[in-house]
Amino acid sequence: MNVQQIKVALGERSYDILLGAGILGTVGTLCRELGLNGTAAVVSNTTVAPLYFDAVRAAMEAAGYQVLLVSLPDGETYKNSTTLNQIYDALVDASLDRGSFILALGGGVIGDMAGFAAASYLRGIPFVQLPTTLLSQVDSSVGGKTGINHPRGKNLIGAFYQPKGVLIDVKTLDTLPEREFRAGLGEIVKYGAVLDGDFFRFLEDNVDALLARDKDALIQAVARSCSIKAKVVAVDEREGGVRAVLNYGHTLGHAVETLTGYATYLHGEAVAIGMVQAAKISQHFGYCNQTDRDRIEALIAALGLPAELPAFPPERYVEALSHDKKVRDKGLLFICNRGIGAYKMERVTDLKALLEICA
Ligand SMILES: NC(=O)c1ccc[n+]([C@@H]2O[C@H](COP(=O)([O-])OP(=O)(O)OC[C@H]3O[C@@H](n4cnc5c(N)ncnc54)[C@H](O)[C@@H]3O)[C@@H](O)[C@H]2O)c1
Ligand SMILES: O=C(O)C(=O)C[C@@H](O)[C@H](O)[C@H](O)COP(=O)(O)O
Ligand SMILES: [Zn+2]
Repeated sequence: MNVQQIKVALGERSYDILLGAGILGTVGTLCRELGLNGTAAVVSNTTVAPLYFDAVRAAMEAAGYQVLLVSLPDGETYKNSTTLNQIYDALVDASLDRGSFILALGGGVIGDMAGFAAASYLRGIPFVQLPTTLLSQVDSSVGGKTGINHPRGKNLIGAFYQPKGVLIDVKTLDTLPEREFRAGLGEIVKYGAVLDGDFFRFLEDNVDALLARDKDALIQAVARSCSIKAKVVAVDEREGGVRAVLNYGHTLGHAVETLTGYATYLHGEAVAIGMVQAAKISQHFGYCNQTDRDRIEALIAALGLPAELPAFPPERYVEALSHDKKVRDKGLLFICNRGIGAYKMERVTDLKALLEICA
């Protein structure tokens, strides 16, 4: 079995990302290697559990674990305190103690919520990420951002809490719906646009292979994305500085998600819209030229992702933007692309003027 290993170097909180095709069945031995004991609570949802819980349960039981399934309703609209409470209730009902641990089996919604439950249940129990969407494999399962949405803002409640390990089985992507797959490609574009120009070129050259889910192209894209993210997280775990670059496209993207009630756009689609607008804004500030901006727009279009900001009165956008976690007294830290493959952070005080650039 070919398994790549990518380290997230965080001192005593370091962990490995294991990446391969058909490796989900190794989760039991992985948990033993990680020194995890007690009951495993598998947090999943009503879509993913029927597909992959049996395989996870079999692997865990073969390694001698007791397994509990916590199956949640599916969707971004359920990434809230009510659903989080369902996890707590299930853990309390089963009298899980501090020797137990959580396996997050699903996409980013499950990973973020299960991770936050792990961070807070009994003041913290270990968890392992088993991401099953492209987006969660290249982004959300790595780096320890966990949490839930608030009606007025995305991910406003949460914690930095690192998993003990991340097991990425790209074979699970075989069952992922097309729209979800493309949304995951949106976050992959982000890494190329602001952190790695060669990777951006690779993506441009491999659009067809990626959309066809060619395993080689896919594994290369996932591995490169995870390596880039792991490096950023290793130098700035809690987003005191450089980690904010991973928010490229997210400032307006999160505003779009909030204004549409988390129900219209997938996260990766909203980020795609945010990146197209960010490229426009970057050009306005003089950080990139028309060619760079065109390349970003063209790649996003080739991947079948949206680009247009949905129409809401500017005051609604300004209100949503005012809750962005990158806002301080001196304004909103806006992430621009500097050419392709580099970034520039710009402090913006006039949010209305920012929106006028997008008009
Ligand atoms: N923590 C972070 O660093 C981070 C990074 C990026 C995004 N996020 C968060 O991640 C969330 C988006 O994650 P997502 O795009 O994975 O969405 P998601 O978790 O909603 O999953 C997308 C859909 O695919 C289904 N699904 C999952 N795996 C499947 C599979 N293998 N086969 C068939 N269906 C499958 C899910 O049930 C769901 O319907 C957002 O809430 C976003 O804020 C967090
Ligand atoms: O890991 C990070 O840091 C990111 O910003 C990754 C983003 O893709 C992700 O959507 C994250 O959840 C956004 O975080 P937030 O702090 O802006 O809510
Ligand atoms: Zn994101």
